[in-house]
Amino acid sequence: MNIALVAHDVYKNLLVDFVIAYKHIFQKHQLYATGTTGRRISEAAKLDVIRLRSGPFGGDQQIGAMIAMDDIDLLIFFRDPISALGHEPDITALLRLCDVQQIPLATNLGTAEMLIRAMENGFLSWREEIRKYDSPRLNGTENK
Ligand SMILES: O=C(CO)COP(=O)(O)O
Repeated sequence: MNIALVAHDVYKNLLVDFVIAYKHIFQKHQLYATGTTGRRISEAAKLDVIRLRSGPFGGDQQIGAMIAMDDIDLLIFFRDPISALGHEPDITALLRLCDVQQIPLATNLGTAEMLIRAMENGFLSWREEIRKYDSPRLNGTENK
């Protein structure tokens, strides 16, 4: 599975600790992250992470583009629910695309924990099944 990880500054330590706690699961999957989040995770958890741009510089949009192409199976996004951020439109767009594409999305620790445990138990394997049928790019019907 392709898992995208994003955290705003107030929650970066929380996400790093979460990834370390569930490293035995995360290490079996391909991880993507926005720039700073990805650096923090790869340094602390010693996991390979494909790093995109930092959020304010387009990283959220890059993950959104991957979601639009059905290339992400799960997004964990510990966003800051208190502070106003300059790239709020990008954040809103990313969350919206998860709903467009029916991508499991966790924006807090409780949900993230449930999703990761569910994934480990095979509950998200339907994602791999529907990809065979639903992804226009992967099944070659993109322009039909
Ligand atoms: O701002 C972000 C998401 O909106 C996260 O970006 P960084 O991981 O680069 O801090």
